[in-house]
Amino acid sequence: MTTQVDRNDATRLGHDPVLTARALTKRYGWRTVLNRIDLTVHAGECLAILGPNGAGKTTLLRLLVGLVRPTSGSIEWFGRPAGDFGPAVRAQLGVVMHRIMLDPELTVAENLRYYARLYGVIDAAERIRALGEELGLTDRLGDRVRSLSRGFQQRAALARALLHRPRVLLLDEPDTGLDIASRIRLVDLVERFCADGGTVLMTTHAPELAIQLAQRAIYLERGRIVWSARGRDELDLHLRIQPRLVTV
Ligand SMILES: Nc1ncnc2c1ncn2[C@@H]1O[C@H](COP(=O)(O)OP(=O)(O)OP(=O)(O)O)[C@@H](O)[C@H]1O
Repeated sequence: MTTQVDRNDATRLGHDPVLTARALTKRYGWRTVLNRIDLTVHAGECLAILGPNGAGKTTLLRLLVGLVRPTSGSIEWFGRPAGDFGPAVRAQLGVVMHRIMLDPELTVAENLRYYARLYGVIDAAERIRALGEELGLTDRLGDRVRSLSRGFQQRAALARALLHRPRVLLLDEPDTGLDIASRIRLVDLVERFCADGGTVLMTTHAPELAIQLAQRAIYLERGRIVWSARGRDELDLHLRIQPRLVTV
């Protein structure tokens, strides 16, 4: 089991930031959805992005993966401007958003094979088998995505995100629809991913998931970071004095 001391050990984290966002701002018409967000994330770190409905959490992830352009501000991945989010950047990012980004008419395996080709995964068959096992999907690989329950669709989305061995996982409410066993699997998977030097940015409405997984959390409200906490004790304290989050 990973101890809290391990997870808070800053020396374990890489020195060069994996992600640097500066003054990141997004407006839709007159509405400022994200307001000058500054964020630096290092290798091996799991960052939880918390906040009430409509705070801007999903928008932040969408900007960071290049699905939406910022109104102003900059994003650097691996020390380089993300620019137009070309293949070199995208190859390093594994993304799970609300939309599962799988073809509902294809089977899980067909979807994964398609993405494997897209990302040039050489050992696709073995990789799909291993991920199926890791995510408890083996018996569902031959099922059409549209026939799967929400929880299994979420597992398939996680498999797709991990397929090309990205260095960073960006997960928008990854626990959505997962049963207790799958949540435990998710925690285990994220812990191992970070222990291997991977970086995770994860939005969640589940305080216990943030406390369990994240070395650091930021709390967004109306597009601004209103607090951030490092380590389980600090996060726990913030969540206790922030009853709004716990009741969301
Ligand atoms: N394409 C868009 N056009 C206009 N407004 C948008 C668009 N996308 C998001 N917004 C607005 O931006 C705000 C932040 O939305 P976002 O989905 O980022 O919040 P969130 O913190 O992820 O919320 P939730 O916890 O409910 O998922 C909301 O007020 C939303 O209506």
